[in-house]
Amino acid sequence: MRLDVVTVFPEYLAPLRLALLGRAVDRGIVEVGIHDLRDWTHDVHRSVDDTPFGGGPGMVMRPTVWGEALDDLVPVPHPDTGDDDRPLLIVPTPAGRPFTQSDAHRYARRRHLLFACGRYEGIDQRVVDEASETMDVEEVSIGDYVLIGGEVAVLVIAEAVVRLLPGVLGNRRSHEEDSFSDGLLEGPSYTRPEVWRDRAVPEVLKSGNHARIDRWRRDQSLRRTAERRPELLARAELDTPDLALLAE
Ligand SMILES: CN1CCN(Cc2ccc(Cn3ccc4ccc(-c5n[nH]c(N)c5C#N)cc43)cc2)CC1
Repeated sequence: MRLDVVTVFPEYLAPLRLALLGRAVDRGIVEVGIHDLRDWTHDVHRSVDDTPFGGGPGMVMRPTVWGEALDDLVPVPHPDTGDDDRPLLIVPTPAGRPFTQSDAHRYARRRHLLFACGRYEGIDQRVVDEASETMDVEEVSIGDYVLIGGEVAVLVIAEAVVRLLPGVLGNRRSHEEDSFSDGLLEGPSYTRPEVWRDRAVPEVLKSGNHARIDRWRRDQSLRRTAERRPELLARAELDTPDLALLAE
């Protein structure tokens, strides 16, 4: 997989080369290109924004600069380029569709992800409109809160996607057991010491009875989901013991 990120703050994306993501790059599982949008400016001030048509607060990012950047970073489509081979342009925005784990799985199947990090009030809409003619484009939001730009969202999305790639998590952790993989939140986890500040690990976890342990973990997951994210229960596949637990 290749990830290209266009931003006016390239240093913000340095974490893409650290830790787990950095190891994925070192192993050749992912190629990462971080590009400074100002490299496509032509004025002495290297300006990337301008005032919004129709008035209103703040500034809007100029289509001319973005257009040249995307032209350079998106290879001319080969006639028999399959859909999954076409670059997917991901544009984080507060106005985007919510980014979900299923999006992460879908993005992980693509060969080339291109991220456009906006700043100011966002990017001139014509950039997305024009890009949509030659590639898949998705405007997504990572949550119902307001950030200053798209860089943090790109780090979130990139991590959620890259960790799903074969060979990245290794045997230590399978993403099949992720939160949301069965539609529920994960329950509590414990490790040594067995007692910490007079708080003991639940006895069932030390019982060695894996049927009991699995049931206990499922019950904890159901309780936590019912308490924190009840809307997820409607989509989860619940069996009779699950329903009995929730009816308590
Ligand atoms: C008068 N009002 C008119 C509406 N605007 C809305 C607005 C427009 C841009 C920005 C700043 N910004 C620029 C690029 C960019 C990308 C992603 C995100 C982002 N925020 N939250 C998420 N979950 C995000 C994601 N993913 C924010 C971004 C903030 C707020 C405010 C002022």
